[in-house]
Amino acid sequence: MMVPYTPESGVGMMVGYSVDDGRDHMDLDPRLPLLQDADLNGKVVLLRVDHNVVKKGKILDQYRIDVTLATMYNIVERGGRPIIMTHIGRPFDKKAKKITIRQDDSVDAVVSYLQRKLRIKFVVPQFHVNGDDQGIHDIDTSINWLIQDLRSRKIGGIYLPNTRWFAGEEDKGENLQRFVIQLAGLADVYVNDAFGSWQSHASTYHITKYLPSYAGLCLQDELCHVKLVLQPARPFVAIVAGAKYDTKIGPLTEIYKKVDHLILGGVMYNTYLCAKYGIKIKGVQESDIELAKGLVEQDKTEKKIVELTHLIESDTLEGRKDGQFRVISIKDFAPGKDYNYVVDVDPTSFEMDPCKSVLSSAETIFVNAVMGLMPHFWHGTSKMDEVIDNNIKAQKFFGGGDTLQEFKSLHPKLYHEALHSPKYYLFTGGGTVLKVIEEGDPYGLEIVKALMANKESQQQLHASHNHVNAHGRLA
Ligand SMILES: Nc1ncnc2c1ncn2[C@@H]1O[C@H](COP(=O)(O)OP(=O)(O)O)[C@@H](O)[C@H]1O
Ligand SMILES: O=C(OP(=O)(O)O)[C@H](O)COP(=O)(O)O
Repeated sequence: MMVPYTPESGVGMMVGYSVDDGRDHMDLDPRLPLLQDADLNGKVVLLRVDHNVVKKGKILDQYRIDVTLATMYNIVERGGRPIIMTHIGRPFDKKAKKITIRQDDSVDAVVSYLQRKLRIKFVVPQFHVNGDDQGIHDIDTSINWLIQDLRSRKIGGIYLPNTRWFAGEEDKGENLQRFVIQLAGLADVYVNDAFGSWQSHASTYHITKYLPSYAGLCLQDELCHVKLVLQPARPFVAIVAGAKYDTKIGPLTEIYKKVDHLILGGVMYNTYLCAKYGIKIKGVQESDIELAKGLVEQDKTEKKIVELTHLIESDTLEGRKDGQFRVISIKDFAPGKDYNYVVDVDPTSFEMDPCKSVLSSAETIFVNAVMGLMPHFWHGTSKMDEVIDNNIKAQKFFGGGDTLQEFKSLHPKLYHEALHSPKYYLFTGGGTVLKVIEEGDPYGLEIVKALMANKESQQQLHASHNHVNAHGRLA
């Protein structure tokens, strides 16, 4: 018999019912300025997303784009006129201070995909590029025509070129000011849906000082789930591997304190091994080894780092060439020994203790890890995914552009199951989750703090308007 809904009974309604698919639903977060609360009708909305899944002009994992579709629909349906932007890759070389503009890093593939998905026409404006390597200096006024067309609905949206092609995006001085003010001049409202883009750049952070700003639905959802990583059931194991050593080594010291076990792979592990065993591995920089020494020191007493015992050494980075790669064991490491490139973890490392027992007894596993140089050295990553999945009771969090993309291409069936399984959650950003674990606070990310500060200043503005109005009426 169906029990009628009353506030007291709290049971299902006559016509509606609540759906519980076993996943945690997203609670609205009152600390954030929510997209749902923004007045969008007729407004130009500058939307920052993280569509960083294009390699050589091809989309490798549509999921990273699809998770932002709800925000895009929401904006369009509520009468907003979207100007979308994302970064692709790392075209800015911090040391040389040069921006390399390559067609491979253009947003074109994303734009074609979005046009098909959203059924709206996007235009990508073109801007003048300064010199060979200084990027785009200005959003010139030719864009005003496009914005006119956007406001009058002649076009459905504008998608800006790769945000990191702009000289101001990662700058700290005049170029930054110039870019951010020009960006703000395009729109009425800013929405950040780029949870994966945690670095404080013009389009993710500084822009919030100039426009009423809101958190998109993907950002809200990921922020909600990242709180679970901060209250892990124990034992808690983090696996961190891949290539972005510069931004990921920093958080590791704090992460180390919060986990029960840490497994390293990729460039990170190579650097750690050099620091610990006094060996040399081709491609590992001396300055990076210095940074890893802190971690080695930290682990001397607590011994949380679980070492993967067998690795793949290759004479070349060109691929898996017969006779040019071999399995090496960390047992044979001795100070002063030289190795060629270490490009993968041998799968046996995951099948042997201590790694096997640590992964099979974990209650929470966070994975931001591509274990080998892709596309040829995938064997270690593939085995890692399998061993993790075998632990059916653990809560499994995967995060990172490349991590998800490789998970999908190595185990397509499992990946699709994981998207819907309450035992998995897939974060778009791996570095972001590392940063949150480092901070120990989901609201500690600079990009989130900027949104909250914007909400506060909007509220203050409203309060002072109401005050003036009230006095006006009284007078
Ligand atoms: N041993 C290694 N040597 C060189 N590159 C590696 C090695 N292991 C992994 N990689 C590379 O790391 C990249 C992924 O790293 P990263 O961008 O940090 O991951 P994510 O996007 O998941 O955070 C992959 O392109 C892979 O080819
Ligand atoms: O792919 C991304 O990060 P991830 O590799 O940590 O998942 C994001 O797009 C952030 O890229 P960035 O670390 O170059 O700022």
